[in-house]
Amino acid sequence: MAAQVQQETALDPVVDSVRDREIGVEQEHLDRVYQRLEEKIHEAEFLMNDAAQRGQVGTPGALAERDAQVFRAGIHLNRLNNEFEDFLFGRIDLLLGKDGKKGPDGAYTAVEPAEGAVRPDNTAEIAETLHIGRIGVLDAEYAPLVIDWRAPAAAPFYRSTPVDPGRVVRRRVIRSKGRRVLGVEDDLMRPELKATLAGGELPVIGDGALMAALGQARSHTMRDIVASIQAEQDMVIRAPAASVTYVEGGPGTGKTAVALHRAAYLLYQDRRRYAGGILIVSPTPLLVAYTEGVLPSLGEEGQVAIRAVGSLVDGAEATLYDAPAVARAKGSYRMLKVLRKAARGALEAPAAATGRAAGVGSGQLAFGEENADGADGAEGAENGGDGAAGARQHRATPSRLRVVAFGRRLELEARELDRVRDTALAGTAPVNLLRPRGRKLLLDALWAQSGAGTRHTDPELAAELRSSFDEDVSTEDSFIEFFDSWWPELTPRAVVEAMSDERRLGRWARRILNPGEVRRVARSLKRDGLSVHDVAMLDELQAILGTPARPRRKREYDPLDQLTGLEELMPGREETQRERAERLAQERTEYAHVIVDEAQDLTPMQWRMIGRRGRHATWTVVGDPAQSSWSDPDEAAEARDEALGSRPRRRFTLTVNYRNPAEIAELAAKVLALAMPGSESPSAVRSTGVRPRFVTTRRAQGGGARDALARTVREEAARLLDQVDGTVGVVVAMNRRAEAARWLAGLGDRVVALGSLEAKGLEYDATVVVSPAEIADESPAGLRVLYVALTRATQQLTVVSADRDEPDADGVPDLLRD
Ligand SMILES: Nc1ncnc2c1ncn2[C@@H]1O[C@H](COP(=O)(O)OP(=O)(O)OP(=O)(O)O)[C@@H](O)[C@H]1O
Repeated sequence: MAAQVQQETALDPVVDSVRDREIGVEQEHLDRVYQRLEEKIHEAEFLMNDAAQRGQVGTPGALAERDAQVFRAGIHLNRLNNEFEDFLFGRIDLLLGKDGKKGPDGAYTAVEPAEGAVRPDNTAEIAETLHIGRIGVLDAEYAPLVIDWRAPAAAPFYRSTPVDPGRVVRRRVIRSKGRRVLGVEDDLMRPELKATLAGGELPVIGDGALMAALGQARSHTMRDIVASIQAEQDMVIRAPAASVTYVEGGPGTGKTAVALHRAAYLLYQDRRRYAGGILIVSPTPLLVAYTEGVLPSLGEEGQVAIRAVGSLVDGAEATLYDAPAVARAKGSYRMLKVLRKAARGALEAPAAATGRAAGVGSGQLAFGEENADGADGAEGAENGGDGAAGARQHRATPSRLRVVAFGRRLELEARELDRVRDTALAGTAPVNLLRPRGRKLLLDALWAQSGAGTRHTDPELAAELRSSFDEDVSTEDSFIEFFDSWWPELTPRAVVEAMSDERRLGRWARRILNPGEVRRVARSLKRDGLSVHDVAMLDELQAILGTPARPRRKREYDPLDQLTGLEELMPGREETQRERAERLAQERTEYAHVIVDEAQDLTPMQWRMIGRRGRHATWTVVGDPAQSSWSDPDEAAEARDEALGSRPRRRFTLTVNYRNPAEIAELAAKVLALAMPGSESPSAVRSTGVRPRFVTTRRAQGGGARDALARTVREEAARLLDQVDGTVGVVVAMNRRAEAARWLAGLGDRVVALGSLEAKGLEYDATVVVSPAEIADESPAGLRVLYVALTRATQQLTVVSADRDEPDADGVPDLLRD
């Protein structure tokens, strides 16, 4: 053990003074950084003022160089103005490297120490000190004051371990707020070494930053983890993006955090390549809201779109939940076949060609509450009223075409019309793109009936006659009207609306869906509003129907486009920038890189939808099969492989659970053993000594089971609110969501009620899981959903049992007993 290691202990004045001195050292460095940044700001301001004259001076090369300079200075200015709490967060002290080569950031590139860097008596001199921060800053001599966390030189900060330390002797995490350094935490990578820095001892402060980060109270938004990324996570974040990076790991292993940091890393590493945008697909709007602050805190916005899977289609927003049986039918490959038939069949009796109005607003999923009475929920959320559904009108398809051409009355009857349409629709081409063919075949049939084709033997005259016939007929009002209602340009919504007619859906889904499924799906499509599964169906239909070419929308002229990065410099333009990013994101239908979070939950239809957005992209796919709420993982895996194509895969597994204390992880492992026998739980990195609490409902005299449950859950939530500083999540079966929110009324905004499927990806300081049996019985994937529910807490977990849970004398429900 190094003689100079001074471990921090409470109330030790010597240690305190060493710590104060070290904080002072880092404060000095941070002051230098800010001073340098201020110089850069002045430079940037000067360049901005000078911008007006820029068009007239210099060669194109000089202009580009100056724009780049403005861009860099602008980024610094922007970030500085944002006052990151921990702009500077790390430091590594390194041994001399194998060679003396420096990288573009001014740091030495060697990973391994030079021979002789460690002397035979186990002493060594620190040869290089690097500070790590959210952006890189060079001093006036181009020496690195701060290395960007994504730069290669910063990798040892994350990768170095005592087993494989490379050149790193000491790794320090610096905690600061605004311009003030508040604390430092050190880890020694070579504890056996007596290292000196500028002739003095190398002090070591604290017990490491990771534990400090994990112990912090949670809020309703996720924090970035730049200061404490672990080696196995860093491997994923920095993995080359040439193909598909596939990451698996149990709950709490940092998959979401890693996915977000990877997006920032990829942009840093090759901004030009990812100008095509990075799409992050998240399972729920709640998880989007929870995570969307992370990228701005890493300095990345604009080029990354985080979208819930129900918000991927322009103009559609999922606000409803489908009952499991309906979801199973809508999400599976079987639905693809039904949609193909429906898209063609809808022409037989088209609904109003424009379809019905867009789904209800934005915001969070409003799950069907009609099931709150505990029914099996097979029908899902239905709009029982006849309001909008009743108001919908189906336009009848005309069954006869009458025109007058060349002075003759021509007429096509229903049977002939059907034949013409069937011929036109033969094959698999997009239905809307076949309209011109349908029109042409109609004219052919009328021409044949007119007998005019036999009048001329001269081909040129015959052709002329035919073209004037076509002209005559197709400009006739009766023909135009007929054609528009006989073969309207279909919208996805019009087809979905046609599918809400059980009889017609039954025809299109014959031998694909069973009659019960047909009835439920048709009824679910009558609702006002969309589910995540409906959104994937709309997207599929868009592809099946095709979009006829239209005149292109003219893109508005934006003078800022001329000046790379100048918008970053413009004070007060933040809003406009975001709007612009939003607009560009909306116009974008394909991305350069697609990151899928919670990939295990995607249905085959959703994989197809996401696949269309990344046909030429590289991918990062992050998930945990043990948490899948989709009933047929094999079918989903097939769809995933189809979306990812033949691109080579690189697989990573994350093995450490940073969220749950061991006491909670141990309990969750029991459900994992039932849900996926044989799979391994990630190992929890810490333990709190607080075991999960088991409570059974107590019926008051005269009160029913429901009141008892409400009272017990409320009491437990209030108890946990007292015990933790941050948030409390109450997880219930989906059909109890609305009543659970009522149980918690008045307890404040630190506590929230969640349906089991909504809990996906989220975390709370403490959770109350209500009736494991109800959650497990909800769907065929219920045990996996329960596993998700049990793994949301960072500190404390209470399990409340109802009668159905068959709790033992200690209140432990049947499902959670050994
Ligand atoms: N290296 C780290 N340093 C600090 N905190 C970390 C680190 N890695 C993960 N965490 C924290 O652990 C928690 C779990 O991370 P995250 O939500 O990314 O896990 P996950 O694998 O996506 O979990 P789940 O599968 O349950 O959704 C988060 O609070 C995250 O900030």
